[in-house]
Amino acid sequence: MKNLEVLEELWTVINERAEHPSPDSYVSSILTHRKGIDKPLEKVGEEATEFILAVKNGENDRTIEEGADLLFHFLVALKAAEIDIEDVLGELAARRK
Ligand SMILES: N=c1c2ncn([C@@H]3O[C@H](COP(=O)(O)OP(=O)(O)OP(=O)(O)O)[C@@H](O)[C@H]3O)c2ncn1[C@@H]1O[C@H](COP(=O)(O)O)[C@@H](O)[C@H]1O
Repeated sequence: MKNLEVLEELWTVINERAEHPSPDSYVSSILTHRKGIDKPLEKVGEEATEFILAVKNGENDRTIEEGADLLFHFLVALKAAEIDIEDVLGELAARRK
């Protein structure tokens, strides 16, 4: 899977934004939002719903876009919850049969 490394790059950027918030950064705006953890969780809920609707409507291009949004906001929410992606991947690895 040649694009898998983008997840690692994205996780690195999200961590950098958490450590050094910037006013121009969308990730920072989510991580420092006045609603706290509710903001990233709200985004995961929104994007999950949009993803479901795109699949149900048979809209392949939109499914790809919404899938990307969902993965992105999942990673941001994981960071906001102070969980390392490595632990989630470790859990998946442990489930391999
Ligand atoms: N993958 C993304 C990504 N996907 C979507 N978005 C941003 O999400 C915003 C639009 O989202 P929505 O329409 O769902 O949001 P909204 O309803 O307008 O407002 P909110 O609910 O988010 O407040 C736009 O500003 C997009 O730029 C993203 N912003 C950043 N990334 C990645 O995160 C990296 C760091 O980004 P910055 O933190 O902005 O530097 C980038 O290099 C990208 O790799």
